[in-house]
Amino acid sequence: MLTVQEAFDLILKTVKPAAPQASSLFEATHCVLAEGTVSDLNVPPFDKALMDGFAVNSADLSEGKGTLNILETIYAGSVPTLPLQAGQTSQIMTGAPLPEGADAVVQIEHCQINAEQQTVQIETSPVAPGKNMLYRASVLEIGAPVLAAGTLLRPQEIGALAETGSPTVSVRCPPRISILATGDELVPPEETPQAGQIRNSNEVMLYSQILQSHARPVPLGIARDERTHLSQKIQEGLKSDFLLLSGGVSAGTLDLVPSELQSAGVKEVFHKVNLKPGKPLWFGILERENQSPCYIFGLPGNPVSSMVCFDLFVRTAIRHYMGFPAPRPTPVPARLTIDFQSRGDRPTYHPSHVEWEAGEAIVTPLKTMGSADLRSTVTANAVALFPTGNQLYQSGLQVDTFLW
Ligand SMILES: Nc1nc2c(c(=O)[nH]1)N[C@H]1C(S)=C(S)[C@@H](COP(=O)(O)OP(=O)(O)OC[C@H]3O[C@@H](n4cnc5c(N)ncnc54)[C@H](O)[C@@H]3O)O[C@H]1N2
Ligand code: MOO
Repeated sequence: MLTVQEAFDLILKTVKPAAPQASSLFEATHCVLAEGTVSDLNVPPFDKALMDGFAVNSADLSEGKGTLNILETIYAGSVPTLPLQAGQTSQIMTGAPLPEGADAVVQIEHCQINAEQQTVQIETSPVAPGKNMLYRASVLEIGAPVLAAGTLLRPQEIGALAETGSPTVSVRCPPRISILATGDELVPPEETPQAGQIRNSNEVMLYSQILQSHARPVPLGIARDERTHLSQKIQEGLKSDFLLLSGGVSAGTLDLVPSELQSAGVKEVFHKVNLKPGKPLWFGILERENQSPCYIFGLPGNPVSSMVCFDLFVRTAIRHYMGFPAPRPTPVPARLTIDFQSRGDRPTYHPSHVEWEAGEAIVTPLKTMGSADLRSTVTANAVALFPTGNQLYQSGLQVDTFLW
């Protein structure tokens, strides 16, 4: 059986990063930059006031007190017309360019204007050069790199791109991901299950995980364990960039998912990975004419297995598709807060709670009834990884965790 690392390798080999597309900044949130950007101007482009008040030469106010002659008023969006000589000042608004000869701004609250004499009396603490202003290019110089390829565009990156002259960017955007829950036992969450039935929790949970990964979910409801219905639903799902199926991938007589995917032309890349929970995970690819391939995951039906497999494998695939430079999950080493007896016949990803103590991660494995016990995950914010075997891990030992 494949190891988890071998499964990651196969996913990264199979999934091709999406073709970069030109996008306006309004459309680019949660896409990933395909090309780095540079600034087309200095930031700020001029010596800039950060307060409403008076632009001064700090040498005139080294003691913080003095009366200065007012030359003009400079508004944001205008340019100063008169340089300051000794003993002179101009009234200035936040965001306006400082006049030549000014190297500081005194807040209006510390100024007494005499309109008749066109003077201002200032009483403040000693004024040092640079007070209440930003020097031209002090944030960023023209031509300097702003964002590197592979950067996820969050609101602050979108703003920085607008500021530095990149209104259109080359990006890879999150995939559309169809979700198909399979199983005759499933009823929608709003229904009361009858004998032998359970609620379809995986569909909406996957929907939520997809949103959390910044991708675009397309829920397709429930497919019955019957070939015609399942194959129709699969055809619908194969129109997206990714298709996630839940359930029907292990060894039951109605586990039809792998064979129906194969009938639909999907090529199996792997089936079964050596981990707990999640062993029956299935992964394949459908090559499409004049279109990028569709990537298909058959997730085990047990809710915790589905959740863990999404978090480890589907998320890695999404991140690679979007062009993240390091798409695999990052382990966070953490010290056990309690003794933990591991009893896995496979490497086990155990629902756990991670906290930070004096900058160090500490982890408490939680009580769980296994891969059908979704309730145990609601207090978890991570999984802790325990290698195969019966072993007592003592409190204080370091283990790898993966944060949710
Ligand atoms: N003989 C074997 N049996 C099983 C094996 C095996 O290797 N040999 N693997 C076990 C493991 S491990 C897992 S995990 C499960 C996975 O099974 P399937 O992916 O085929 O899933 P189902 O049998 O359809 O369902 C399993 C379980 O999960 C519930 N389920 C399914 N869909 C949903 C949903 N949308 N929402 C909530 N719960 C769901 C379903 O009712 C079952 O209880 O197989 C073991 N068996
Ligand atoms: O992979 Mo299964 O999740 O161990 O129950």
